[in-house]
Amino acid sequence: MEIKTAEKRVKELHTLLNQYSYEYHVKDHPTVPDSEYDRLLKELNDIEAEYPELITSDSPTQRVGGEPQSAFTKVEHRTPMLSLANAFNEEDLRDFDRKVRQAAGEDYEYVCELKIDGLAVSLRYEDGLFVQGATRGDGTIGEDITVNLRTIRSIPLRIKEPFSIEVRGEAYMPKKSFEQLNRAKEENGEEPFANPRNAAAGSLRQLDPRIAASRNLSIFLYAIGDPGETGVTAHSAGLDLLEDLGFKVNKERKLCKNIDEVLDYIKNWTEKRPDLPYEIDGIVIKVNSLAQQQELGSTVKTPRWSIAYKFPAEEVVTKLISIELN
Ligand SMILES: NC(=O)c1c(N)nc(OC2CCCC2)nc1O[C@@H]1CCC[C@@H]1O
Repeated sequence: MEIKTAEKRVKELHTLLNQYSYEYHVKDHPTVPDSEYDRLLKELNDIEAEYPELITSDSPTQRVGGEPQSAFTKVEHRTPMLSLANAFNEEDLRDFDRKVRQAAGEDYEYVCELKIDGLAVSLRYEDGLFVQGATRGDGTIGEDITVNLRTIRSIPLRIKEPFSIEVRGEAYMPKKSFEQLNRAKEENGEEPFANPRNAAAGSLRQLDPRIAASRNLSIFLYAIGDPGETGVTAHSAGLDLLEDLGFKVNKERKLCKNIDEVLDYIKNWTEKRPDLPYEIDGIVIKVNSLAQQQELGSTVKTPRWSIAYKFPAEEVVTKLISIELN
């Protein structure tokens, strides 16, 4: 095949493979069998082997990096990655709502989101290309885990618009993958992970990206780091923009007109939580208007315009091991 034909075919294969990967990993709605994806990926690998100069960083063949690095470098977040204050009951939530009303007046609404129990990460894109990903760390300084985040198939290596944007989300391990991983660990006599959050964090802190690639991780994006530059004025529009750009955004989010609708949402998901294919440890409630978020501001660590309702810790039935005292 001569170079001009190869260049054209590489572009076609990128488009096809990225579309099929998006349908499978982001929309959970594949339109072609895995065998078709694998066939096209092999064709791309073969062309790239013949013409290495045609390999680009966003090629579907470039998900799993080369040799492990010796350590992760540090990354300073351009805007701090805040954590969340907690609410444990209706009274806490009504307190939060009262404070919001004091600052925002009567005309405000909330967005409710499932609180994914994973590892908070930041993804940076330059001109549409994924260039760097980092853990939240202490909120100001995180670890550069780009090579491991590139292995997560639901993270696009190039987004649908050539935006330079920083986005944030929760990387997580689906319940089924967690159970599968722990079965394998137990069969190998290894220590199993205590929960999917630890398994996701442990996988993303591996220095060898081939291990992260084997852990079937996923991600839900839930914030734009620098929304001002996108022109959106409401959090809900920010989430829709993330979806339009090709990111995986949790579909259970809901606009709530008032705190009573928030309480209904919480009641609903307290019941439906066990049926979810991923762990959640609560519900995140956010004032929708970005202008009102600005008015409310943040403390050093947490926003005043958002709160996390935490589910009661499941009463762990601790089998008391009776120690035979002889
Ligand atoms: N875990 C989540 O699903 C989640 C979410 N859906 N939305 C937010 O919005 C926060 C981020 C900064 C201000 C509001 N945070 C989340 O998790 C946070 C990240 C860091 C601590 C919490 O786990």
